[in-house]
Amino acid sequence: MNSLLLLFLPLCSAAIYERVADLPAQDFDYIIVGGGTAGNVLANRLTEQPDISVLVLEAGRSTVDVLTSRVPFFCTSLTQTTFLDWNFTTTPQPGLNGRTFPYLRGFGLGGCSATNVMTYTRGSSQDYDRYARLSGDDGWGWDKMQPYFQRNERFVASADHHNTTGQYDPTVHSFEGITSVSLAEYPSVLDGRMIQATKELSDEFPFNMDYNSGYHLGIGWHQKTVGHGTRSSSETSYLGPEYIDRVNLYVLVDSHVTRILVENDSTVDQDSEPYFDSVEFTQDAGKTIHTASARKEIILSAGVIGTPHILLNSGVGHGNELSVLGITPTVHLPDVGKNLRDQVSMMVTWNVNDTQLIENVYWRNETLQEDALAEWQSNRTGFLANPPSNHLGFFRLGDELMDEESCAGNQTGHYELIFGGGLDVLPVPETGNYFTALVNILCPLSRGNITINSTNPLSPPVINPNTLSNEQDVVLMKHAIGGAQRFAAAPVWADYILELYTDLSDLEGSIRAQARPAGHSVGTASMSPRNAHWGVVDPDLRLKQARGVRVVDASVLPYVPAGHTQALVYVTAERAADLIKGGKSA
Ligand SMILES: Cc1cc2nc3c(=O)[nH]c(=O)nc-3n(C[C@H](O)[C@H](O)[C@H](O)COP(=O)(O)OP(=O)(O)OC[C@H]3O[C@@H](n4cnc5c(N)ncnc54)[C@H](O)[C@@H]3O)c2cc1C
Repeated sequence: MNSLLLLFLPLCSAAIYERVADLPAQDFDYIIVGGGTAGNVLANRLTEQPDISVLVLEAGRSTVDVLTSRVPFFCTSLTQTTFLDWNFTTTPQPGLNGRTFPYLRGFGLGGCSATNVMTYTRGSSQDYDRYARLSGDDGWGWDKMQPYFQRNERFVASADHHNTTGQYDPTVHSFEGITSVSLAEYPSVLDGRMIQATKELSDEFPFNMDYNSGYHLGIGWHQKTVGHGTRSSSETSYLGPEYIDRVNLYVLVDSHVTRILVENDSTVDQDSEPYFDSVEFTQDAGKTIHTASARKEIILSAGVIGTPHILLNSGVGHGNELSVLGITPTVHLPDVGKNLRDQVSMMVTWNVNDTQLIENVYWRNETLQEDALAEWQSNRTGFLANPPSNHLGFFRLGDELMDEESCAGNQTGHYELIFGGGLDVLPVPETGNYFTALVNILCPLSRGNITINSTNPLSPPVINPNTLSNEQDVVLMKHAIGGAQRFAAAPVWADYILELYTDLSDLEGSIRAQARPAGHSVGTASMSPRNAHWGVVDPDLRLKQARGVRVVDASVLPYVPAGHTQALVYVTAERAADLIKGGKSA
């Protein structure tokens, strides 16, 4: 049946389409909402089956030719407001002195993988085993997820081709996957001192040759989604030149999805689960509304904000809350948009006795800025080929500090330190040289939510991460900052670190004034066991109490892992593709 329908599609080379009128059909086997980190994995894997047609609807555009996305060093400039971001703002955060924050989310093909800081961390094996326990599906556990890391990762040489022996463990990596991963592309003047500090403080801050082995405690060389000196996003990898021309793959950009629709837009039969079979979207800010139909499934991959936003607009959420707003409920799933979990970060910076750090060699030196860009443009090497950090590590805090263990187990870090020379703040001060540790609380207990306050699906969602609303998170941040200070007290820094630059005189006050949500958010469409009354999707990632819809993105993860989230999102999508292909379609 599907192959017959495909006969009506012209056998032209598939590509990225800009206008809906240019699409050769209005119905497809699968419609993927969001061409981001997860969405493009699915687009690739599902179109490996030549008789299956896939439409990807992405609100933004291609990011392949955007210099700020491609050049690794420019990643920190993408954390400001740019045209590659949705430009969301949080509600005032009581735990952070009532401040609001840009809540960064990638806008365009690649999603956050095209705008993030490229750190590649898998988390601890216990994170995965917790997902397996919690969902009742051991397929989400660490051992069973290994094939998906193999499929996702392509470990490649660093751009400077330095000898990486002892900087990672090749046995835990894949050299045959799709997304490029590599070690430092350019040396830092900090490298030698960092390794020396791990020797001097080996009890608390040991060297870990590979924090991606499943055991992640200790300090290791920073692994990044960079290949040949260039960012590897889900667009450049999974929609790369060898895949984008598949005749059964259709990618429509500039397409803002507003709702998913129940079959024939009819009133839901009280006795059967609603069947969603089409997607509503606009290419001109709502002036014209289009629909496209999915013969098999709609897959929501719009991310931790976009996915619950679309579900709520479609009447999927807490029935009473939606009715009060004037939206007709289609599926009563109270947990949609709830359980927003994110990490919380704060920079601790010292003045240092080193004129060879980023401020001097780059930001205050226009000649070098031009030379570095010319070098990157001609052969993808040099200073700009590297994001500005070569080491990071994961550490535990004492059990006595916690009322409740917030992380996945006793070998899972409570906090992370990411080390870099220089300040991550522009414009840099006119004088001074800096060493910074970004302190990241990995598994906070605070939980926030995504809600809506309008029946207009194009109105932005209300984003409340509720950061530091749980006191234990504040305690952990205080002690993690203490850890950063102990690291900075290693003998190797004695003639190097001059004084603390960050004001920590009132520790809790400083935290509430300076910490911020990290952007590693998950949980707004959590998976839960098949018959559980909580959660939004089942362990096969099907929308509960409905037919025709899956969710595949960071929103399905019930807990944030003790690491950065993109590696986990990639493998979640890889496994989801297997589940879908395995004949488990709704
Ligand atoms: C600033 C920042 C830095 C980060 N740094 C790192 C890092 O260094 N390492 C790491 O591992 N993780 C990092 N992360 C987190 C990580 O990148 C994300 O968790 C992960 O990429 C999310 O993948 P996703 O598929 O869930 O969503 P996304 O990649 O965000 O994809 C969602 C896609 O859906 C599209 N979309 C949304 N709504 C709609 C709609 N209504 N209609 C059509 N399309 C829509 C979006 O435009 C986007 O393309 C960072 C995140 C941020 C924000």
